[in-house]
Parts: sequence; structure tokens; C-alpha cells
Amino acid sequence: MKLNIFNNQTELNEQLAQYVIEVANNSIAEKGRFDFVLTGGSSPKGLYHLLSTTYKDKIDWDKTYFFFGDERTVLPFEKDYNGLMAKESFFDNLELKDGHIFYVDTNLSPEEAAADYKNKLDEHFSDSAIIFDLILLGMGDDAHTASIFPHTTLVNNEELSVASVWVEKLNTNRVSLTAPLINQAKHVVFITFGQNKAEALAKVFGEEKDFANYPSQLISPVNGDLQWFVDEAAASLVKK
Ligand SMILES: O=C1O[C@H](COP(=O)(O)O)[C@@H](O)[C@H](O)[C@H]1O
Repeated sequence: MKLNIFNNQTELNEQLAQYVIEVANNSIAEKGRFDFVLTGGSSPKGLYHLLSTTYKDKIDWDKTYFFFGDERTVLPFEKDYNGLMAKESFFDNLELKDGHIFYVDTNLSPEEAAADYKNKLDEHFSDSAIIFDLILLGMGDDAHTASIFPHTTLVNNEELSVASVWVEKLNTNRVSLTAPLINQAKHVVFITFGQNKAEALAKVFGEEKDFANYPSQLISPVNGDLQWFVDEAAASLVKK
């Protein structure tokens, strides 16, 4: 696990964009395509914009496939749908071919949407192991990641799968990749900045393992690498 600390969001996004470009180009050179899982929330908007404008020509988008680590159970493209944020800040700047974006179908019930997404992943990976090239993750100020929230069933889910989960504190369901599935990826990167993430980040990097309270601690790729891209503010309470 590597903790990369930057002075500010601008530097963080710039360096993370270079990292994504490198992983994308290596993946395309090695296997002919780049399977890229996006995070939702607000943190990645600047990165998505940078990749799809300034660095648009640095990645072969015809060989790139986009997925989502989690989705909120609002209807597709309604406010708060993670896919809407990605569409507006990323995809709308590119000329993507059909079939390159795997949205979660929230017209279905949460359970059905999770099963449907897992089927689509199995199909894309031709029924072999689902190993993404790069999974980008955010972290909430409660240390949740994807939609693996503290004290939810997803904390103890040991399947390599996609699951629906009831999140009591938000009074809603979510759909999320499970931690074991995330941990199959070749590269996992957290993007985390701002003072409001400082306490959670210190806990996640603390010596005590407490997955129920700090689900981001569950992320530990089996054969891949884990990087954190954070700013000084978020890292301010981490013991160095
Ligand atoms: O609800 C969510 O929150 C996390 C963190 O979001 P951020 O706004 O603090 O960046 C995000 O990673 C996840 O995809 C999203 O559904």
C-alpha cells in the first residue's frame, strides 16, 4: 500500500491522471483493452474532467470499458445517480462507442439490479474471473468506500460479487461491488481530499483493524497494488 500526499487537489488530480494513463496504456498493450471502474461521489469530478479534456488523446477510449463501483438507488440519470455525474464530467467529453459504459440499471429492484450487474460483468469477462485493471474508489467521512458502509451486511460479505445493501443511516438501499471482488483488481486507487476526511483516514491507516467501523480497511488487493492519492488536509492526522 502506498500513500501519496499532495499539496492540493490540483496536484493530486494531475498526478492521478498520469497514473490512470499509465495503467490504461499498459493494460491495452497487455490484453487489448482497459477495464476501468469509476467511483461516484463528488471527489472524482476534477479528475474525470482532466482525463476527458486535457488528456483526452492519451488513452485509446475505443479500447476502454467503464464500470461503477457502486450506485445509489435513484432512477437512472436522476440527481444523485453516480452514472449521471460520470456522464456529465467524463463521458460527454468523449465520443464513446456503444457498449463501453456499464451503468447499474436502477429501474430494477436493488436485488435485481445487483444480480443484473453481476451477469453483465460475467458476460464481459466471458465467464472467467472478474479482474478489473483499475478500480478508482472514494472514501466517505465515515470511512465507507463504494457502498460498503459501516455496520452493514456488505462489511461481512465474502462473495466475489455485486450486492444490494440496506444503509440504515441513509434510509436507502445501495448497489455495490463487494470488497472481495474489488480486491481481485490489478490496481486499486483511492482519491481522498479535504479536512473532513482526516479523521477517517487516520483510523483507516491506524494500527487497529476495525472493518465494521472503517470499511475502507477491507480494501487490500490479493495480487494487485493499492495506492492512496490524498491531499495534505486529508492526511493531516495520519501518523507518519
Ligand atoms: O456515496 C458515495 O460516497 C463515496 C464518497 O463520496 P465523496 O463525495 O466523498 O467523494 C463515493 O466513493 C461513492 O461512490 C458514492 O456512492
